[in-house]
Amino acid sequence: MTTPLTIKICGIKTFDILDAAIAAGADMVGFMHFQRSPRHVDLEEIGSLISQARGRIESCVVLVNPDNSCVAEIAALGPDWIQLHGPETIHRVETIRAEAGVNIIKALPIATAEDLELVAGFAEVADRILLDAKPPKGAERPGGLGQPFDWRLLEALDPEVQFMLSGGLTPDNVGEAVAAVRPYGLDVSSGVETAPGVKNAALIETFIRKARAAA
Ligand SMILES: O=C(O)c1ccccc1N[C@@H]1O[C@H](COP(=O)(O)O)[C@@H](O)[C@H]1O
Repeated sequence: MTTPLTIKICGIKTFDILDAAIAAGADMVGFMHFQRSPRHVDLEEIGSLISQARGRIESCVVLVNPDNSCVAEIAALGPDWIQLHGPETIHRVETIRAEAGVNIIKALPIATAEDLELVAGFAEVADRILLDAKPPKGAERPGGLGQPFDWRLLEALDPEVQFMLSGGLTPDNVGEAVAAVRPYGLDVSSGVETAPGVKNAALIETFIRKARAAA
């Protein structure tokens, strides 16, 4: 029996889109808390979105190299997951996980085969690994750039590692991605938007339908 694909729709800012992601069959929703993101939502809004999601779908707050007070403020809102999408070290991931008492997704930027060498160490301390495209030097943010990476690199990955795939996934390429990579899960943000930060319910529905059809 194959494991069902876990699909996360990330960068949600409104109740309408949260409801649309649930109706379309998503497994997780992500809320960005990073000022330089066009998907940034403040603490109060994140609290409301988490409350709206609770009991209906798993929620995840995406942070970039957060300090201890930020982690504590987010953990107090009760998300199911915190996603660390910055240059956090293995030790820092371990510390945040222990202090927040929340499941951790650690995102790792991938551009070359050497980048995959980091996966095993982080897989020991994080609850889930997410592999994303490495941003170009000087990028204004470390993710949410709609940029894919060479999925063939993942052929060298230990098959025991359960990972989520992200980076430039869209309704047009998600079927090919699932067939080629066979990931545990998928994470998408830009690919289901009509403009940076503007999610679209129809694109979310098409993305999930095509991903599930290929799984
Ligand atoms: O979405 C953002 O603005 C963002 C900012 C900072 C860190 C991560 C961010 N998003 C994450 O990036 C990946 C890939 O996104 P995309 O589908 O290529 O747009 C995804 O995990 C988002 O959660």
